[in-house]
Amino acid sequence: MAYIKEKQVAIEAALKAAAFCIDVQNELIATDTLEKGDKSPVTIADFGAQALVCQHLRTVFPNDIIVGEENASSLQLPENLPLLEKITAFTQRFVPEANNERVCEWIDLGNGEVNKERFWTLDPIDGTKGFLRREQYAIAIALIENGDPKVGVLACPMLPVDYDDPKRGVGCLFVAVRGEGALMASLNSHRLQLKPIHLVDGRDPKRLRCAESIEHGDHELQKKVIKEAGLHADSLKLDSQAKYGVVARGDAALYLRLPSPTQPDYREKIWDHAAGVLLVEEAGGKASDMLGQRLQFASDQTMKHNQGVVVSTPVYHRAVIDALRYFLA
Ligand SMILES: Nc1ncnc2c1ncn2[C@@H]1O[C@H](COP(=O)(O)O)[C@@H](OP(=O)(O)O)[C@H]1O
Ligand SMILES: [Mg+2]
Ligand SMILES: [Mg+2]
Ligand SMILES: [Mg+2]
Repeated sequence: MAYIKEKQVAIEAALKAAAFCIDVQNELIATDTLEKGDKSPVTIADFGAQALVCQHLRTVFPNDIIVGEENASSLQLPENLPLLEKITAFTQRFVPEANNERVCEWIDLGNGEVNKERFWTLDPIDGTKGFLRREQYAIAIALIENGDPKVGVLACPMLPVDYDDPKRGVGCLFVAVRGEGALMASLNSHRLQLKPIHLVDGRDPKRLRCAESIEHGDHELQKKVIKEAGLHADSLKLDSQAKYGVVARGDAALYLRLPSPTQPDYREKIWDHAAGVLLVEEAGGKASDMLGQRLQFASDQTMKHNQGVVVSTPVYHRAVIDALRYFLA
């Protein structure tokens, strides 16, 4: 077994951040949200979850670089002091020594640079819009070495453990280490029991479906590609990297994300994919961009050499790349 300590620490950090997000969500009000430069929302939970994860990783791996989505610059503006104070108050429930200054410092531990050797990438809340709608979101942590995700952890507090059995409740933890398979645990049991998960096996036609984003993508083209690739069941529409989780555990056969026609030049961010890609690959699947090219995690935080993502079983992956070649020709 490899990366034992990294895996353990990433799981602890993700669980702490998930508990934090659940607390904030239960008490959240609309003014606990800011708008970022790109018009996307960020909540006190995004900031607090980044603070907690970075603080936790840094305690155990003081020399490791962290590339996180958020930074504390807006929180240091005087008009945002009430927001910072709320973040600190919630954070103190998990780390008693938190104060305003430390919380900003911990958030900014995530301002490291992508490099070719080793770094962590963190999305403290992936699917902030889903979080605000009380639907799907994920805390996503990945360790990247030499451009390759080696450890990936996704905590999905709102994801049904089993779509077909609501009694099993919501809340899932996904864990993968390169070469060691993909695992999932329910967040509902007292003891975390990680069990192997696998891709869809084709025996259940209703699961031969695609998982798509609610907010992003080219839904028109995706529809045509999905059909051409031979997937006829209705898509699952859900926010965040929970989509990687449902593909890895066989609730869907494909995750397709094509550039939106309104933002054709958008490039994906490493923290939106690194953990999920490892999870699906370790479950036996394939991940690439829309042209079938390898996803690159070590050039920049923006994946400037890739466009879109195609994540699936080897057979459907091939079929989707072929269908895309046909439609894009
Ligand atoms: N035009 C765009 N195309 C694709 N993804 C985008 C986008 N604008 C923002 N995003 C990313 O989409 C992520 C959410 O994915 P999804 O739609 O699958 O839930 C966001 O993550 P955050 O919520 O962490 O900001 C954000 O990084
Ligand atoms: Mg965001
Ligand atoms: Mg994200
Ligand atoms: Mg985010």
